[in-house]
Amino acid sequence: MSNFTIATRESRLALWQAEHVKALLEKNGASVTLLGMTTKGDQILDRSLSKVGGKGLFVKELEVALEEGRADLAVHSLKDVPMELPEGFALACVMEREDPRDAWVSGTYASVMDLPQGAVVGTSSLRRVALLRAIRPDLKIEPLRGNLDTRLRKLDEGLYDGIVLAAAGLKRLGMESRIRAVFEPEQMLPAAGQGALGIEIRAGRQDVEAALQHLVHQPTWLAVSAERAVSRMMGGSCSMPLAAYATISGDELHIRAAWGDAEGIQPVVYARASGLAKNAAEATALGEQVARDLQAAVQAQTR
Ligand SMILES: NCc1[nH]cc(CCC(=O)O)c1CC(=O)O
Repeated sequence: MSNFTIATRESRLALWQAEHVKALLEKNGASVTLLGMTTKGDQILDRSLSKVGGKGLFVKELEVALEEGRADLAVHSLKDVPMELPEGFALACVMEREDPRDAWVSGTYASVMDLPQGAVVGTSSLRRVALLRAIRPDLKIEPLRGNLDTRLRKLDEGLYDGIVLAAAGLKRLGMESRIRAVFEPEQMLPAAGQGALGIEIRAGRQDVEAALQHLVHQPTWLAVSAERAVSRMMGGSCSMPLAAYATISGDELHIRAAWGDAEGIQPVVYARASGLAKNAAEATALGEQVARDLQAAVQAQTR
């Protein structure tokens, strides 16, 4: 029988995700232990992560545990996983996506459109800032960091009129009732990988890879391959004003991407593509095509 250790962050969401994978592996006969740890991204709470500038702030410590053999796999929110993994690591599994959309959370206001002029909205994501500015240029957008519970507490303390969070995290933690409205992709295009879980292993651990095969969700894998290709070409960090969202219907992949200006000076630019995507290479090519169109649109703007 196989024995696996999962390296995980210790936020409630990370632990839920690790427990979820543990339960699925155990259902298949494996025996699984969790190894909890704190990452740099969890420690730095006073600054916006886009200013800290490092890639993979939430995954580095977990990779060290994999490298040292203290753990066999790491479960990540795919959104937080850098586009290029360090040498010797592999993304072995992408699981079925939860709700990819962003959620509006507020005690008072049923939607962003109901906010009074100049209301205060909390988010530290450059993507959310840029897309919010596009629909409500009058809002005062204030930084908001920390894990889900911290962010909700800050909202409840009255520091904001409302905040924007990934619907997936709230749903996983049973806090769906906190969602006052979801943003449809037309209104706020999701981040690359949002709502999907990715499992990282040491490259070459075929035993672990084999055990993860029944957790792989191929349509999600194709969609996020395209999204992550956009992100990689646009600079590859999760702290860019970039949105990329793909859906699969049959053999067809549809992808949309957006690039914003967090200062709110330039309008948001959009690009999209559709085509056959029967494998990750074809999905990646569609993502790259969208990224080139997006880059051209951004260039045209700055001329
Ligand atoms: N950057 C933090 C992060 N990483 C993944 C999620 C939510 C869950 C997911 O997208 O799978 C969140 C919180 C948020 O954006 O509100």
